[in-house]
Amino acid sequence: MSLGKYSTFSDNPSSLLLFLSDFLTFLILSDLFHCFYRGNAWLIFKINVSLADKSDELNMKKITIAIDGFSSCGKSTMAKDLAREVGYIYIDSGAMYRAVTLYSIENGIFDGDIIDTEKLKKEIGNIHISFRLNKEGRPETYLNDVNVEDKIRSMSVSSKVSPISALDFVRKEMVAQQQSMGAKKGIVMDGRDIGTTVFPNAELKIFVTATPEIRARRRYDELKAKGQEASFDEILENVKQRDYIDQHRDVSPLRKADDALLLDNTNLTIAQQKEWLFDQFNKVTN
Ligand SMILES: Nc1ncnc2c1ncn2[C@@H]1O[C@H](COP(=O)(O)OP(=O)(O)O)[C@@H](O)[C@H]1O
Ligand SMILES: Nc1ccn([C@@H]2O[C@H](COP(=O)(O)OP(=O)(O)O)[C@@H](O)[C@H]2O)c(=O)n1
Repeated sequence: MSLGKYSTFSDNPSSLLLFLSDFLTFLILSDLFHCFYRGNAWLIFKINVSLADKSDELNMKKITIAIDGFSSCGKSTMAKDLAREVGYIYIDSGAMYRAVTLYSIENGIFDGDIIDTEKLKKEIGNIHISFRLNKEGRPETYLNDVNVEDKIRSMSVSSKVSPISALDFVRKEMVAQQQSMGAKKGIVMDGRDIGTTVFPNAELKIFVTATPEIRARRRYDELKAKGQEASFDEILENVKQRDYIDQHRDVSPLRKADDALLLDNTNLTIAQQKEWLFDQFNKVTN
């Protein structure tokens, strides 16, 4: 049988490799087409996987990076910067818990502050969260194919996300998805339990903190810059309340992993903390 440029595999073993590499390219292209066509993309994931392949070509050792810490201290800012520059996948695990919370608010799972856990348990399988890159190349969160990036950052979601995140079945579902996203390493994930539960074997673990007042100020400035209504006192109260619930819940409470490096960035600029993180990355990978 003639296989054209592949000849026969037994005649020429390298033709088998050629065939397999062409087949893989076909699978990747058809997968990307499928993503666009279905509007159901894990696009950021896919694009970063190919970037991560670039680091393979450069013979860099691919690691897992876990960045945990208190609310609003700059975890995602530093995680995104690092991921972009080293060609790693970036996943904002908090966005996933926020998306579940938004779903719960919009689907009658809350009665005031009371959560209908039985209803949420039944519906958790209907909650599909994905990330796609926007025109500027920044990842945005999609809930069941709808862009919810702005909605999930609102105070109404912030005020309900910690009780939702304390539910064991919600965490089980999110952690399973996060672990599968990081199965090939080459990932930076930020959150509350990444170094302790999601990736306990991560090669680089960072735990970030800053004073509550500085964190609230940063969040306040961010919301104001976006033109959103914000009250400094309300944000400060929310930051403190979430820290408390996140640290005291039964399942995977927020705590520094024993092998995590502590970064207090109260008095650091964004540029300084970025430089510090790059130094840590270089120490582990070189
Ligand atoms: N060192 C810093 N100094 C001042 N502002 C910062 C610093 N790090 C982050 N920020 C700003 O603080 C806000 C919260 O940062 P973000 O990365 O979203 O925090 P987290 O992911 O920990 O919630 C953002 O507006 C970000 O630009
Ligand atoms: N890995 C994670 C990430 C977030 N969360 C929860 O989700 C909330 C929102 O996370 P976030 O990272 O968006 O919060 P900010 O630090 O950005 O304010 C947190 O307050 C936690 O209750 C969690 O429980 N586990």
